[in-house]
Amino acid sequence: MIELDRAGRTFKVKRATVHAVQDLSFSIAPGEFVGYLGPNGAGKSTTIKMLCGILTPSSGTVRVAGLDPSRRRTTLARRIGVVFGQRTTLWWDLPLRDSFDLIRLLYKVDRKVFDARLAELAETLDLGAFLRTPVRQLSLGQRMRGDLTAALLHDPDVLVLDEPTIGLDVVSKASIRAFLARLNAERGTTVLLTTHDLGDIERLCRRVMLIDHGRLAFDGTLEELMASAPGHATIEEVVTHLYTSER
Ligand SMILES: Nc1ncnc2c1ncn2[C@@H]1O[C@H](COP(=O)(O)OP(=O)(O)OP(=O)(O)O)[C@@H](O)[C@H]1O
Repeated sequence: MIELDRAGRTFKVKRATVHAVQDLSFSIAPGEFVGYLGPNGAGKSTTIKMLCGILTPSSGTVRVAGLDPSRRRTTLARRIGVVFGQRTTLWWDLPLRDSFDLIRLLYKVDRKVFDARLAELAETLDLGAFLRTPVRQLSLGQRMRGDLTAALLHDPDVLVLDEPTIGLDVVSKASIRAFLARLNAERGTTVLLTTHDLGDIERLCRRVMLIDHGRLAFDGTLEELMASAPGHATIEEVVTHLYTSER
């Protein structure tokens, strides 16, 4: 479902070249739920932007659902859903429900399919009380549930999440995690999750990839991750060890 082969992305900053992602190869099969970890500036967002076609790789290849994201961005948009926790894709001044209607038009989702999908998402994510509220008046947790709905209205095969639980309280976090676990188990949606919240990783991801300085530093199961740093008992300790020893 997701294939990277020696993908790289550089940025020119003044006269220097920043290697945000280097020689990155991995593949994610349909139905996998993969955590994508890395310290600040490691290259996670750059990877995600290449996956959705916002950035073109400087080298190597990227394929999502068999498509080259930067060349087939419009076609890919029907197969992928993306949530940037720090930025909303909703229309700030419009009621949530109107944002969804616009998304239906943009993605050309059939009205009946849309109505059924929205009813299902509104129930599971408990949107009923604020569907008519302008996005700017929503709390962070409500807005995040709205953003998740927006990313899933067209029923994508792949969901890419960039810090979807940032700033949420424990109850909101738990409900978003339960929702994502169900989405993956019941619909078979492939999920790539970037987060600095290791609780998200522990509760949701069977597989974990860790990127540092733009390169893949670990790729394995959660159990293998935990076993990779003997003497470190918690996921926080293991990840701290990996972040600091890779430097
Ligand atoms: N548009 C850009 N122009 C120049 N440099 C950039 C640009 N985007 C990212 N970078 C650089 O590329 C590197 C990787 O950044 P990226 O945003 O992918 O990291 P990240 O792992 O998502 O970090 P964080 O956890 O802090 O969000 C950093 O050194 C960053 O400064």
